[in-house]
Amino acid sequence: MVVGELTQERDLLIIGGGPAGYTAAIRAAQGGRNVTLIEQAELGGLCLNRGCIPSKVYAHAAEEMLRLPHLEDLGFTAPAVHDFSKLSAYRNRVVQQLRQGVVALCQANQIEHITGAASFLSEDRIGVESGHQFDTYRFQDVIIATGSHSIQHEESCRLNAEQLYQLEQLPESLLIIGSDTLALEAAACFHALGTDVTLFADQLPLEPSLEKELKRTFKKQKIRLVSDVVTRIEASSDATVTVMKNGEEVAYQGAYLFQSLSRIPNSLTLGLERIGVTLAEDGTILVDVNGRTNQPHIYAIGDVTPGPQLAIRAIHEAKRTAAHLSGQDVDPTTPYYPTVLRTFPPIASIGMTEQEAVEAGHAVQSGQFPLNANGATTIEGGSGFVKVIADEQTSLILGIHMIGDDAHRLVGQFTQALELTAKREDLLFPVMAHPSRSEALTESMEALFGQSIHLPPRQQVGSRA
Ligand SMILES: Cc1cc2nc3c(=O)[nH]c(=O)nc-3n(C[C@H](O)[C@H](O)[C@H](O)COP(=O)(O)OP(=O)(O)OC[C@H]3O[C@@H](n4cnc5c(N)ncnc54)[C@H](O)[C@@H]3O)c2cc1C
Ligand SMILES: NC(=O)c1ccc[n+]([C@@H]2O[C@H](COP(=O)([O-])OP(=O)(O)OC[C@H]3O[C@@H](n4cnc5c(N)ncnc54)[C@H](O)[C@@H]3O)[C@@H](O)[C@H]2O)c1
Repeated sequence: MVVGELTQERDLLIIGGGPAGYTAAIRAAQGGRNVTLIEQAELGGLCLNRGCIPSKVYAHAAEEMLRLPHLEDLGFTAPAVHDFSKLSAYRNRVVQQLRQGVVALCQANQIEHITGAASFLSEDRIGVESGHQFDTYRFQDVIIATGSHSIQHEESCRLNAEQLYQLEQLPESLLIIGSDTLALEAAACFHALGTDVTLFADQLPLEPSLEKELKRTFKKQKIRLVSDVVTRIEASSDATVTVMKNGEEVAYQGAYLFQSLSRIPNSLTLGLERIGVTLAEDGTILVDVNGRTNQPHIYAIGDVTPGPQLAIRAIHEAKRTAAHLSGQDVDPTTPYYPTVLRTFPPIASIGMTEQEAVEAGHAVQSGQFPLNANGATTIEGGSGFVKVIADEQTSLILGIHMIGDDAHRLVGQFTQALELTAKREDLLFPVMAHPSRSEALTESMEALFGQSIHLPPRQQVGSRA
């Protein structure tokens, strides 16, 4: 090991170049800080290289594939054969292009990029190990953005979430245990691409009418949904999951098994115990509303801190902490984080369910509009609904839930409505493009009063709880 002789002085150090780290680096550079970004692997982190982006390349391919029968309706002769190796190559090109973009943006913002694994030597000094080289840096401030990792199983048939989207061949069969976004997206996506999928999940953690509709969709698509309790997992050359059904053991076999387990924060190899940074029991780093730990000048953001392990949170926190460290005033409010699921059709859900609204003391009113009564959906195909939940007395919008094509595109509109504390009239008044699926939002609002235009009176789905 070659140890650098002098400790080098730096202004703001950021450890980890995922969506949290590189976003914070760029925003802090915009705010006038001299930024050094330390990444042990590749810029872009889990999200860009092995998570959000690869999984959405697959979701995009699956969505296009599911549209093939509709293309035939439109007179096209649809290609029938899918070459998975071309999809893998496309995934690699997308990831590489986006990663090069991050590298170029860091350069353009004069961010110093160091490759190596960082750990703390003292409250104001870190060491960075890169191959045989070990250099030390003293900092004014540091942001820890080291993310999280999944358990890696020894058996080659047991995959974690990252490995699932790196496969070079489409699995013939796949067993999935879990009911979170990862498990549901993987089940929908691999099934659409041609894998025989069995999903072991009981309750899906969604707004109840979305859960019901997704279960119905899975059934229609012939995704095997097993809700019996898993009693045994065996893995050798392939995987077997055994459940208890009516007092008897039933076994399911698959070429691969993906079990969506809790992710582990990357905090334990940083030497944080040496400098007294407080961790929660699960290893996440405890921070205040600005992302500051119990040590002054040491901040943490993204998956390595408590909260939903989502890139959208990592990005929000990165901007907030970078602004704080650039001397700007920061809004401490926690934003709405929408649930977005790239199932087929996709799901977008934000704010309260009816039950949560009742429990929070609201006089709840809900309205629902089916997409098969929406012109754009009749043209383009598909089904689903938009459901809106409001407070009858104050007319505040409390939640918006959609299953249907374009849900992941319309979710921005829903999020803005909730962030702007919209009232019923705010969503009833604006004119929507025609024909478009946005009109279904207006009609779900009208359904609150039994006034949807495109539904006969007996089908108006509005209720009070
Ligand atoms: C399959 C999958 C799909 C997903 N899809 C979505 C999605 O659609 N939408 C969404 O919002 N979220 C999604 N996520 C979650 C998202 O990927 C994470 O929430 C996000 O990557 C967290 O960002 P981060 O910057 O905190 O951490 P990471 O992206 O994990 O980045 C941390 C970086 O720090 C580096 N690092 C760690 N330790 C050190 C060290 N000691 N020294 C130097 N560098 C270090 C790592 O190499 C890594 O590059 C998905 C996750 C998976 C697995
Ligand atoms: N579209 C999206 O937003 C999107 C897409 C894909 C993935 N993700 C990511 O999915 C991940 C999961 O999120 P989460 O908050 O639901 O995670 P979580 O840690 O709460 O749960 C993950 C899953 O593991 C299961 N589980 C947890 N502990 C277990 C145990 N000991 N034994 C067996 N099963 C266990 C849970 O039932 C659940 O199905 C996050 O990293 C998230 O960012 C998000």
